[in-house]
Amino acid sequence: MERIRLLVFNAALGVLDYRKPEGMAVEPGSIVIAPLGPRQIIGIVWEPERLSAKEVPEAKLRAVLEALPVPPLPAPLRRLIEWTADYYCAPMSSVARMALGSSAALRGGGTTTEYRLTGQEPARLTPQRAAALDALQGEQGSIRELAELASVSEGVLRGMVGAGLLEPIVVDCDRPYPPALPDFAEPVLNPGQREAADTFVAAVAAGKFAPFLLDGVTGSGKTETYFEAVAEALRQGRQVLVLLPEIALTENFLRRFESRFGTPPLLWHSSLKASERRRAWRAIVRGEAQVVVGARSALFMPYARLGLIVVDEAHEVSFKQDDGVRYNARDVAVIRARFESVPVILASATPALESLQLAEAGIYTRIELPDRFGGAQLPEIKIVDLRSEAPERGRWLAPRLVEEMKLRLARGEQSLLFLNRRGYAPLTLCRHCGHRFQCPNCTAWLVEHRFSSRLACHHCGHETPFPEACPECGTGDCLVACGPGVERIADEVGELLPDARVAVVTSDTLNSREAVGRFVAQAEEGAIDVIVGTQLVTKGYHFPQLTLVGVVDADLGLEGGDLRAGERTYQQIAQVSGRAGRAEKPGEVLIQTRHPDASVISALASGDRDAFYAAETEARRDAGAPPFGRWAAIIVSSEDQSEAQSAARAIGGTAPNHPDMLVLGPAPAPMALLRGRYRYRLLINARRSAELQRYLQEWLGPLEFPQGVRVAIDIDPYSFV
Ligand SMILES: Nc1ncnc2c1ncn2[C@@H]1O[C@H](COP(=O)(O)OP(=O)(O)OP(=O)(O)O)[C@@H](O)[C@H]1O
Ligand SMILES: [Zn+2]
Repeated sequence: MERIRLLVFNAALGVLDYRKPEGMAVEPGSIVIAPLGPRQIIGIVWEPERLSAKEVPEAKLRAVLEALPVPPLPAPLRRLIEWTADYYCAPMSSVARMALGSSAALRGGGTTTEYRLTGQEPARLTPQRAAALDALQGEQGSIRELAELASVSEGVLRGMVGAGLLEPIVVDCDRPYPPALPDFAEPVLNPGQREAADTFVAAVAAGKFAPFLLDGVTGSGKTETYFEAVAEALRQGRQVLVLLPEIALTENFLRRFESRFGTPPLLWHSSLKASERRRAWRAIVRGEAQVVVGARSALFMPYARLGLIVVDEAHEVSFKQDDGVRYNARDVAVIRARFESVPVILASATPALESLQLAEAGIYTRIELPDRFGGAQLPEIKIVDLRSEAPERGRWLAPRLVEEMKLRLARGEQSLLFLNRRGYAPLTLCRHCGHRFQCPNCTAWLVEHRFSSRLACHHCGHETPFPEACPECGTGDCLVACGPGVERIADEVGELLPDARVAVVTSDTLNSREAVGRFVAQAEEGAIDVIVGTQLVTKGYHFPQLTLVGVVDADLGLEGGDLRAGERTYQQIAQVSGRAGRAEKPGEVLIQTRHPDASVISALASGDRDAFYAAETEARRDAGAPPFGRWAAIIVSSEDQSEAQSAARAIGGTAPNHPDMLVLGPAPAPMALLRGRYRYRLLINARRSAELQRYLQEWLGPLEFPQGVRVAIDIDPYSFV
């Protein structure tokens, strides 16, 4: 009899032993169905020596029911799952779940029925059928997926099938994707790009672990350059994973990829339709998906033949996941490359200090592209001191910035105003009684959204219609907006430059791939004069007519002052500045600030990146902060404030003494209430060499808490709220 050990997807059950039935072929990594009481559960066969479980006597073992018809999860991925769980103090089952992605895919290939419009257009239609006909142009999917797309009931669609408006087609779940062709449209690289590309190509050909930091100024052609490494992987028949920080950037990427390789890459993201997920996952696990692009969730997919990993805009903080398994996809990507023995390229114009430090230490190979492609110059950066050049009363744009915008408008060029605040105003108050609108679930003000005339919380999604009167004192017409958001800046532009065509670009307006596509097309064909946007427009875009960037409030990111505030501000402003003057026409950047002497601002103005990073590095070294020391946060939360507080105190009270650890707190978190939960935080500062995870496990492992209390560990935290 053979005993097999399963990792199952329930943190409380964790690891269970079963019996392998006679004749069933399983090996480590195989995905199987096993009985649990009256239920059936999915498990992954694991090497028993790597995973401890409660020893169950042989006689009591139940037999596994079935091995699912998918290839076993490869060993490097299993090692990655173990590593991630250990490093981030997360349950292995939660990490492993990220590798599965689609439950339908586990059931094997075969065929399925999808539906599409037949093209018939009867003269008379019910309004619902007419709406469905509109919404489903060019779409194909199951009845359920189409019903969701068209916002009609499945009954309506079944009726349409009966009426011959929709037709069924049988599709093969595993139909192949069109091949990406490495030689489809090879670019002519300039000498610097060529040299970088050759290094990457050689590394892909060598098939060994090799981490690179591709450190190139904005517009230097980093994408073009790492595409050569992608091409080499394709030639070798290996798979490539490209991680992008957010889905809004992918539209641009897809188009460029298609013009280089003749077909779009495979896109993996959380809102794929179930049928697409299934097809994609199966193509990935069978080694057929050549290039997969995605945000964090693509990282744990079971690639069968990985040959290269690219992390683009690698400095982006959105690579850090802040719920569930709190991992940093940039860091885990490097670890995955190591387990897979493949090169990994971290590309950025403003690398994270941690990455620069690793390059400095010789652990990453640094590849520099110091010049913009095609002779374009980096923009000139000027400072607008808001203390001496104040905007008019009630306005936010200084006269000099407005003049420059008028000049661009007259010349048919584009301006981009950057303010990292969605909505119209971050705070609304009653002029009569002073009432402020606060989120009932969070320590946060409600943000006015004038387009949708609502007040919204940006943390929990709570929304109310904008009230006519103050709910506190009942006075009508007395609510005032305090401070600007992008919508308010757009209004101001409308008043100052009435002829300008203005586009507001935030996650509210660019909320689908279609919306992104429309925006990019309009911006490229010159149908937009002024773009007002949040961090969403700071990176990736290449608009040749864009020659002016205005940073509305450079001081905003420095408020709150967590340790990375300076670095983040530098990165954001350098990135958004990088959108200006990318083609023949030179660019100019105006930074509005009240602190022109702050080291970030002066470094930006003088273009002295090295000096800025050097000063930041020293500050981090002094503070024992990453990468010189390590941090971990413990976040204790409950819907009951006193319960959260006493649990946090209990944790604080049992902190073991350790010469390499400094425990701060517990203290109420800056977001003391978030999504209806009261929150307390402890921060641990550890020496680099210290065994932080073991310390945390020994400390927290034995503690028990009431049901309603959640204790989350955040290793290498980015968020301090
Ligand atoms: N060798 C080349 N041949 C033709 N076009 C190129 C080449 N290198 C770069 N370009 C073009 O120059 C522009 C900038 O390149 P790219 O977007 O790759 O730069 P980047 O370094 O990724 O910039 P950013 O960091 O600002 O996003 C793009 O339009 C790109 O197509
Ligand atoms: Zn809220």
